[in-house]
Amino acid sequence: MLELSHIDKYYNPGSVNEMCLFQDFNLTIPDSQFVSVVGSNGSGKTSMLNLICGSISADAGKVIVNGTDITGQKEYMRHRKIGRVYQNPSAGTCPNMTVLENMAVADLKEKGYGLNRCVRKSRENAYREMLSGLGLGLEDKLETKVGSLSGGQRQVLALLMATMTPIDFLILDEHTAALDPRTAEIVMKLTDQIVREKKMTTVMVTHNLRYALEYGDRILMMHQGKIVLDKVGEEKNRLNTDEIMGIFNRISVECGN
Ligand SMILES: Nc1ncnc2c1ncn2[C@@H]1O[C@H](COP(=O)(O)OP(=O)(O)OP(=O)(O)O)[C@@H](O)[C@H]1O
Repeated sequence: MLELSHIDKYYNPGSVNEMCLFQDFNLTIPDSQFVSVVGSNGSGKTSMLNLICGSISADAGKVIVNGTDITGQKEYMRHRKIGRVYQNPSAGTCPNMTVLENMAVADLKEKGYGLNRCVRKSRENAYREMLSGLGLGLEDKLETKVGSLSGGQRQVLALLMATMTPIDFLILDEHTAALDPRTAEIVMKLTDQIVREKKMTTVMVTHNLRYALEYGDRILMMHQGKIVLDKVGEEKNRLNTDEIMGIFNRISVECGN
């Protein structure tokens, strides 16, 4: 279970540009729940993901994972138990390394080995098998530099790398936003398959309302650092994209932006 408890977050504190994004922000995500997060630009979605991953720190409050307070834990330590896929397919993989090398590093990220110790012949077949299940021909590209793959292939690889070791959470930060519609659909279906198979606790930020409703067990809408809509299970299933859009517009008008 993931808990964000009584979080305050200020940007540029003490300066003329000081901005309080979160004040007493609370969120609890039970194990194996797939949470979709939607909301206006600047509502705090990425900041919330950054707080979970330790990329930024809170000014008050706690981040608790399975009862353990990890608020003070550094990002690189949290990274071992959190898989994150970014909007930019270039992030999350290393372009100058081969598919094999990238997978080997991801495979052993918990151990923190250097590259030479990571690449083990004995694991090559396992990697090939994982890749062949994707149906994108990546299994024949183990020796190809990742920088020469298409955006879609690279994003699929990033997803696989983020989820190939046991993790506490999967964090998806608009991970289909930079892909063409067909490729986005492939990546989203694959995401769903991996999340369901491995029963992963997942937080997905997306501007695609259909994906948010179709794939999430729960939908959150954020606005100006607050959760303004939180629906789960049957209540979520009763919503459709037009209704979400209506709520979105109403809140924007009420809040004056
Ligand atoms: N490093 C930073 N320094 C100062 N302000 C920041 C910083 N990061 C984010 N902000 C501000 O915090 C607010 C929330 O930003 P955030 O990126 O979390 O929103 P978002 O909901 O992810 O937006 P988008 O949908 O556009 O990606 C914005 O007003 C943004 O300008």
